[in-house]
Amino acid sequence: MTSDEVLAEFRSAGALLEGHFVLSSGLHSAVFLQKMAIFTDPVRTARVCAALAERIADRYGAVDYVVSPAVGGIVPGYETARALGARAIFVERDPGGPFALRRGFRIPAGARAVMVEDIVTTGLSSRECLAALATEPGAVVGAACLIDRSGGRADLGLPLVALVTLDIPNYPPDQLPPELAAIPAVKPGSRALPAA
Ligand SMILES: O=P(O)(O)OC[C@H]1O[C@H](OP(=O)(O)OP(=O)(O)O)[C@H](O)[C@@H]1O
Ligand SMILES: O=C(O)c1cc(=O)[nH]c(=O)[nH]1
Ligand SMILES: [Mg+2]
Repeated sequence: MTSDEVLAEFRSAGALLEGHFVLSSGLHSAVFLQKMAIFTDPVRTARVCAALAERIADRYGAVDYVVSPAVGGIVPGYETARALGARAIFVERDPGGPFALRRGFRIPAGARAVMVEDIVTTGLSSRECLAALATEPGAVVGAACLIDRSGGRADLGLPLVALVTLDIPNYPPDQLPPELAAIPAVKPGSRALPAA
């Protein structure tokens, strides 16, 4: 699947939103990729995740586990794992706390795992997910995401494979361009941020 074909999936699902958004990192943006508009359609999700699985297999070889950060990573992690013939597990947090593997999830010794994110903006959530896996006996060999909106600049400390790389501007809250400052902001994600 080419970048244009993946973006066409996002567009036709209504997942490319314009407005004023507060992102997980606390940065603001005029663009939001509402991945849930993709993930509510299992057929579309399977198409996109099969393409991601192909990239993962090409880059990292055989994979036993896909690990994803909740909430947004759970559905693409599961579907990508299915395409790879791997197990799907996820990290989650108590509100405001760090990510952790719960529910008996483990990466056993000898297993090869890949972290699958939905969207990478600053890479913060991916790094927090990887930190939660650092003491697992198995190896996390790389990372992957559907869309890297950092222009390829997010540093996860591991290789990152993206189906699409975009370079979308983000702004600290005190440096908003006037056209953004004029619109009330919404925060779609699940990370708890301090009240503005
Ligand atoms: O690269 P980053 O700057 O961390 O931004 C990307 C993260 O933001 C979103 O998650 P969010 O915390 O908004 O919650 P969600 O997964 O519940 O949507 C998205 O799912 C990524 O995990
Ligand atoms: O950075 C984020 O929080 C983020 C950006 C985006 O486009 N989509 C998303 O789900 N999260
Ligand atoms: Mg997320």
